[in-house]
Order: sequence, then structure tokens, then C-alpha cells
Amino acid sequence: MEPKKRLSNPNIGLNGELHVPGDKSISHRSIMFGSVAEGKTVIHNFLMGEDCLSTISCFRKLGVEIEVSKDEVTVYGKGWDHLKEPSDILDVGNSGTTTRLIMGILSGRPFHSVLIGDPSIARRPMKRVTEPLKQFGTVIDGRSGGNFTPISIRGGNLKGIHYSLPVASAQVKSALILAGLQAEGMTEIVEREQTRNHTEKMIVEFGGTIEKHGDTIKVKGGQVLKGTEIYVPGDISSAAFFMVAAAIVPDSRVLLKNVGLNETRTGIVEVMKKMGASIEVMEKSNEGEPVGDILVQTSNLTGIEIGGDLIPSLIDEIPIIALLASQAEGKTVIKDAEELKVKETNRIDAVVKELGKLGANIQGTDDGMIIEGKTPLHGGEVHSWGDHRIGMTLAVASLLTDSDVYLEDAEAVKISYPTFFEHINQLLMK
Ligand SMILES: O=C(O)C1=C[C@@H](OP(=O)(O)O)[C@@H](O)[C@H](O)C1
Ligand SMILES: C=C(OP(=O)(O)O)C(=O)O
Repeated sequence: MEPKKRLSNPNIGLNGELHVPGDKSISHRSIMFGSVAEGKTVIHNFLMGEDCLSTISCFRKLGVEIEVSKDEVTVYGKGWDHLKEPSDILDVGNSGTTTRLIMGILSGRPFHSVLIGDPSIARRPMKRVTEPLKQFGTVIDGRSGGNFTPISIRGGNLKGIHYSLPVASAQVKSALILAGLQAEGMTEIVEREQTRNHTEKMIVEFGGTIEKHGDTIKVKGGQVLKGTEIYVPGDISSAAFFMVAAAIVPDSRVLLKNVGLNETRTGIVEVMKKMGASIEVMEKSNEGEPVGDILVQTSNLTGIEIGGDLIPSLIDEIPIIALLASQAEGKTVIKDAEELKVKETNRIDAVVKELGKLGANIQGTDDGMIIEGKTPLHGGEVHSWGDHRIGMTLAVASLLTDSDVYLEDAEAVKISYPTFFEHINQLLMK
């Protein structure tokens, strides 16, 4: 374990332009779809974070040739039937997306495979995927009746199902779509709350079809996908740390370039606007995944209420929104976000405890948190809990503290943003 990282407040604003790394959700999916498609897939701006590297490693073990170079990743897909039985366990590392989506793919493959991950993955609920996959006809099991890793799968002979999602989860939806693509007949998935739709968009990029009528998604089985070229937009979930930093650190003005603006992901923009932030979004292209630039400047903020169907569109941004709210006048209430308890850590507990150590006034609730602002922050010793988003939230908080912050397990940021600390320094030097 690295020593605690010392973060000193330089007492200057963040200024300049930044290209944040590629979108994590889209990077995972581009490897997965590239692996089951026929022909070559070239991926530009792929996120070289540890989670996406876990996805590459799993598909290599399934026999797929994947070349990684400085500028692009090339996947030599040969179709669903060319995935081969792995001779080793598949290690998903810290990645929930890898675990859940790969189960959808493996459920249709006529061989045996075993998934394991790190201690955080071992605590995350998997029954939400294994149960509906059993309904397709796959043989799948895991610890505690199929709820936790290690998970073993012997797939094949799927029949399409009709399934209503009990939780708003793009990972569950995507796993079922990936199974549905391999099943006999039609699969119908009802999603009452819209979640990120990158899987649906990517099927079309790979020459497949998928329909949505009202809240029902329909996928036809037996689809052959074709390799393609993918341009991964910047990750709005990574950009969020700099959007918030620019809004709360005095004398800041940051232009984030080529960020993904898929409307199922832009809840953070809506929240910042409602809080009164100086934020401008300039969309540049709207084909497939929309992309544009986001300009944020130091702002006077007011607390608001955040809940309902906005939550899935900003679920990963809640830790950094909590910090934002601590710098807003008045009360911010975050509700309907119980999913936070089953992310890499219990993110309600982690945010309340760690931001609390720096002086933020945050109280945990059953389904979110209540934050009272505006609070001056002070230095202290904090812990990322091994959770990348908690680590980055605490690092942004250190830009406002009156003395040094010592962050334990700062390395966790490499899961989704390996160049995070370099990027902070880059904006502080302008
Ligand atoms: O599908 C995806 O790529 C993701 C979906 C979300 O999880 P859930 O679907 O479990 O809410 C999100 O928290 C995660 O970071 C990535
Ligand atoms: C929850 C996250 O990722 P995953 O579920 O893929 O581990 C995240 O990136 O915040």
C-alpha cells in the first residue's frame, strides 16, 4: 500500500482546457461488442482505467485477440461462436460493469466459466442478474444462492423472456439485452426509469437492431453483429470532478472538451444549473453518442432537492455532488438513491464519514443524504475506502481546505481516471 497522499491547498483557481479520459461505460461495451461481432473493431479514446483493463483481460481469456496501442485498441472479433471456454477463472477486478455485462454474454455460450473479483465485488449483489438469466435457461450459480462472486456459468440454449426490471440499473438491463441477442425468439425488458442507454446505441453501431416502445425494450435473438469503428467520448462522470471543482474553487474557469452528453448521463448538468452554477454546454455532434464542450466558472450556489428519475442519470456523481452541496447556501436533500449502498463501497456512509472529517455538514438517510451549507472545510486524514469516486471527491475537497489533507489509498482513482492528479495539477498551473 502506498503511503497517504498529501494534498496541499495551493489557494489558486483552476483554469484552462481539459480533455477528460474516455467514457468508462462505453469503453467496456466497445470491447464486449467488438469481441462478439464479426470482423475488426477499432476503438479510439478508449479508457485505460483498471476497470476497462479487467474487461480486456477477461475477453483475452475467452480467446479474443485484442491489441492495445498508444492511440487505439483493436479487437479482432470472430462472432459469438468463437468465444472459447476459458482455461482459467475470469478476474473482473473491481468492476461491477464487467461482472454483470459479461454474465449476459456468457449465459449464451455453451461452456463453463467462473467469475471472481476483488473484495468489493464480492460484496455487490448479483442476484439481480443471475435470477433473470436463469429464466432464459442458463445454468448459473454463485455464493449465497447466486448473489455473490465467485459465480459459475454453464450457458447455452437460451429462450427469450419478458422481464420487468425491479431496480433502475443499466448493468442489469444490458446483461439481459446481451443474453437476449443470443436467445431464441424475442426478449422484452420493461424499464420504468430510464437508465444509461449506451448498450442500445452500440447495438445499432454494430449493425444490429433493438426497439423501444414506451418503457419496453425489444431485442430479437440470433443477431449477427459486425465489427466497426468507435470514438469514445470523454466521460461526463470524470468531467464531473472538474465541473464541481471549477464551480466551488474561487477564481476558476475550466473548459472541458469533447465530453459525452448522452441525455441519460447529464443529470449533473441539470443539478448544477438548478443550484445556480455558471455552466454552459456546447453540443458539437449528435450522431450516436452526443459530444460537446462544457464551460464552468466559479459560482454562487444554492441548495436544492435531488431525487426521482433524475437519480439514474447522475448516480455515480452523487459523492461529488455532496461536496458541491456543502459549498451551496442552505439545504440540499438527495433522496431515492439507495443504490449508492451497493456500489464499490456504501457511498452514503463513505461520503458522510470522510467529507464529515473535513468539516462538511452531511447527514446520511435511508435513501440518500442531507447536506447543510455553506461550510468552510479544514484539513485532516481521510480514506478513499478503495473507491475511486470517493478518492477523487476528497481530492477536490482538498482544494478548499485551510490545511493539508492526507488521503489514504489515493491509488483507487486509477479504476476510472489514471491521470486524475496530473489533470488537477495541469489546471492549477495555467
Ligand atoms: O452500465 C454501466 O456502465 C453503469 C451503470 C451504473 O450501474 P447500475 O446499472 O448498477 O446502476 C453505474 O453506476 C456504473 O458506474 C456503470
Ligand atoms: C459504480 C461504478 O462502477 P462499477 O459498477 O462498474 O463498478 C462507478 O464507476 O462509479
